[in-house]
Amino acid sequence: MNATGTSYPWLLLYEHSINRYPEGRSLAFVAIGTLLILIYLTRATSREGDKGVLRLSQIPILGAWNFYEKRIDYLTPALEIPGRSSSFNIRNSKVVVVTGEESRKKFFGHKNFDLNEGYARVYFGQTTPVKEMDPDTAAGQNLNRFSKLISPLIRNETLAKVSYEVFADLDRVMESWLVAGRLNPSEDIYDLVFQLTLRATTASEISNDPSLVSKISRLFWDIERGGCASAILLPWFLSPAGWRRRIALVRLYFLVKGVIDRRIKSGERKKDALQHLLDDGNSCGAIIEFTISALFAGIINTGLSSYWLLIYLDSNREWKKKLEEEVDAFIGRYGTGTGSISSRLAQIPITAWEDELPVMDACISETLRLTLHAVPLRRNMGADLVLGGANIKRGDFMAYPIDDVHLRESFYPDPHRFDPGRYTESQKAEDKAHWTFLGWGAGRHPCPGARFAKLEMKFIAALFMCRFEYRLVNGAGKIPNPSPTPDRNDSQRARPKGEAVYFEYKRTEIRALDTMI
Ligand code: HEM
Repeated sequence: MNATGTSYPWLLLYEHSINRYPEGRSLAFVAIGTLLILIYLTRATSREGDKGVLRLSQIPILGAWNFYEKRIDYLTPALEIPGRSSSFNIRNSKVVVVTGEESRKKFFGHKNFDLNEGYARVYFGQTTPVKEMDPDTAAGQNLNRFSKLISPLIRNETLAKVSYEVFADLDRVMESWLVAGRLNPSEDIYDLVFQLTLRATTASEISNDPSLVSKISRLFWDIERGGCASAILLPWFLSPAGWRRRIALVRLYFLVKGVIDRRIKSGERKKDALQHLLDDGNSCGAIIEFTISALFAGIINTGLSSYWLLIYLDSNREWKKKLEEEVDAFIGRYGTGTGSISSRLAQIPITAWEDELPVMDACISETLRLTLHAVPLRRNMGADLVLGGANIKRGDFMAYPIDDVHLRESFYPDPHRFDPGRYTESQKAEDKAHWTFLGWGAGRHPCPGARFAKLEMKFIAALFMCRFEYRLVNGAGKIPNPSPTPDRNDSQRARPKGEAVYFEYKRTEIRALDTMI
């Protein structure tokens, strides 16, 4: 409420403009009239037939501003009653938030629910007109496009080859750090992931060139920051972030295209992801789409879970010790050659990394459970249906907040506690209901990058723990109390809530080398 008695900003604006520019009176009337009609239409379309469905707060016309700015908090009321649906609008599109086991099974398993259409609308503001939607050509075709392209990159022999380069990348960056000092995990560990993701999914012309890597990193963050409320909800010309996002997308597209075109033109063959994609007969357009999708689907989740894994470990020293023992024994079994610790780790077979690190696996699952903040999205491409009491018409959108399972006390007792012991056979939440662990997706859309992302996290954790002793400190150099927790509303990095934390580290290869001798 303001001094003139109104809490509506457009009325204030109207009063102000009429006082200053009386000749604009009729224009202002038209503008306000249009605004009121739009408000009426937004409310009318969103409420129709939804009895017992919670309406989440939103700004008239624009819709759910806080879905973009504070997503986890915004969706919290939707989780109060499992099985009840809620809804909100993104401009004129209706989004139904579903919860509970029955809706979860449909959300992840229904053949007419399209993932790409969901994300394109909600995060990029694009949408296909309902009359042009075809469940077979959309939901069906989109299903396996990325998985098909990534398949040559996640074969054992490709991963084995790329692991040498990945460890060399890790070594080079870690070598550039001082012998002892302070790291900011949400920056420094995150940057490692950026390099590794480019190494594994693009061309060596990119991943070998630090200036190109940092150029792509700048474009990537411009595009990511352009996912804010103003860019999606305001008309295109009103948001500078939206503009920057569009420009960055075009520049990224042409940068990647230039690299591919030059490779094709030169006829040169290289041992990298681009070569695999070309040898598989993919078109330049498909490879560009794949490369950009891999960056956006891969970097944020892998980046933040890689650094949170290390934070959780030092905040839970008994697990850090267990993991150190597991990694030492692992290196003792496989990495006994000569050379640096990273070259020995690189020689270890991929299958051993995947099958013989159960403590690491449990720590990764627990880190994902506590940090994952993405909200899976879908669009109903088929007939109208009802989920959790909400009418979901053809063309409507759906969201499923993963906290509905990951932070439910009934599946994960004391849900905010880091406890990798939960994944032992006797305590598995998976036995209590369908799809209670969604760290790597489920149903028709499991994460096709999971294999690579898990290896990346393991490589970083193992090498970091072998090369450095580290402890978590706050800005004053003290152990943070309470232990840090991620701000999951921070959609890009999930930085610690409240005070910043650092790793105080010193270089050491002694622990790992001792075990091997
Ligand atoms: C720690 C890292 C990662 C986590 C936690 C993660 C998690 C997930 C989850 C939960 C989904 C399902 C989303 C949904 O149902 O809407 C998903 C899908 C997907 N992920 Fe990942 N992911 C990670 C890394 C990666 C990487 C590195 C890539 C690519 C190189 C990737 C590519 C994808 C793609 C393309 C999809 C969509 C699949 C489809 O359309 O069916 N992810 N991921």
